[in-house]
Amino acid sequence: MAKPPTTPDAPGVPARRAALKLLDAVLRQGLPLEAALGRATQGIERADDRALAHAIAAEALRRLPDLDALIDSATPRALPEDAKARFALRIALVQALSLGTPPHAAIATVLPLVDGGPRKLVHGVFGALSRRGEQLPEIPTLPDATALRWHAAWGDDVIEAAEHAIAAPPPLDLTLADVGATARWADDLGGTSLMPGHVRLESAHVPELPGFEEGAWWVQDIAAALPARLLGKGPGTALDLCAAPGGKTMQLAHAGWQVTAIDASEARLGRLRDNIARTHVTARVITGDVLHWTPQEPADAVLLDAPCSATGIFRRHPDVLHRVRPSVIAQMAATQMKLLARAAGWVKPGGRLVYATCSLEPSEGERQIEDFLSGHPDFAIEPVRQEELPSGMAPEERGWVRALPGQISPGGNNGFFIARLVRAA
Ligand SMILES: C[S@@+](CC[C@H](N)C(=O)[O-])C[C@H]1O[C@@H](n2cnc3c(N)ncnc32)[C@H](O)[C@@H]1O
Repeated sequence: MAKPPTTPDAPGVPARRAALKLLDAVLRQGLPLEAALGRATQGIERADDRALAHAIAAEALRRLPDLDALIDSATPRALPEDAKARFALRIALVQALSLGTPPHAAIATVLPLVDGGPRKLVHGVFGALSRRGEQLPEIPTLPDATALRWHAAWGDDVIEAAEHAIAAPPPLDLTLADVGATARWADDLGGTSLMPGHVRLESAHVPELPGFEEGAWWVQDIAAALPARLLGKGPGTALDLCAAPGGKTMQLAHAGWQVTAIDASEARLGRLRDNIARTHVTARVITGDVLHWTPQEPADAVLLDAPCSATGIFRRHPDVLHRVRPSVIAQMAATQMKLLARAAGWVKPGGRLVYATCSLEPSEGERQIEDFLSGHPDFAIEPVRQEELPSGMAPEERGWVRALPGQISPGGNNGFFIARLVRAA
């Protein structure tokens, strides 16, 4: 039987349809938002429509608990978590209440996504909330499960700081190729420097900034810039494990190390190659799985920026607030343990090993290093010194660094864990 002809979507609807697919990918399938983008926006020709779908989904994820509270306040019976009507309402409401879309456009472009009874419900709930003049709270609320987990690990202040951190777009941190030129670049870019080799801007269109084309700097959160700095300066050999897209490879090479960069993802290594070419440094680049690859000889310095739950980068990737569950964290921690054991075997006697994760989960940071040390008596912590950190951060008593939301003010920082170890000579 021939398929009935489908009516083409009205203008504006494809972007909302893609936003719905993105929310579904993150919330029901547990995929990272960025990973779902290609598929969800397939067939959308205009780049601004693809960008709109991304912006709607990201903002809905940032505001999800508050959007759901509004929806629940206007429905006689709670809608199931995965009901299409709830997804459609989240998309309509976040546009009207947070993205500045006129309410009539926000609802008109969402109604075609639902049929029948649910369509009436979406229309009715959106209308009721609009008549009540409802607003979203100024400071977003974290999802319960994440708040409970972080509360147990870090306490109330960190929850408050994390909620404030998602209330405003994060600033743009740059790492400079030439640490000695920090004052000049801060001036030329109109930014503020919070440590040598760093400039912070409120926001900007990166390729248009002075210094981008010539490779004078690259974008890197201030906390993410610490692991490579803690290995100090070359000369010597450095292994950058899990290196792509190369933020730390560039730092190490600019600090005088002879770098071998390895990563399992060929696509991400393409970006690493572009990055090192733009910033005029060289590195040996290897596509490989650190769980199976072995270097020909040990190195003076080894950096393991391990794959992790990435919960520390929730400001730019709000999907982690929802899709990272305890099972995901446990799986990442098990991989990190194996990677760390292999990395340790490649450190020369007397050499340094830095372990880092952009995670706010102790099992991917503190617990990992405690376990490692108990099984590797030839390694010890080389405590990080206060003067190696930007103001606002301090080394922990055990000598490692635990970057928590809001330590650097204003503008904040990503969550990170960094430990520097030294192998007995
Ligand atoms: C946190 S990111 C690295 C960021 C990078 N160090 C930087 O500063 O730009 C983690 C990387 O680990 C890579 N990866 C994950 N599992 C791996 C494995 N078993 N072997 C090698 N690379 C792996 C991923 O492809 C990803 O690029």
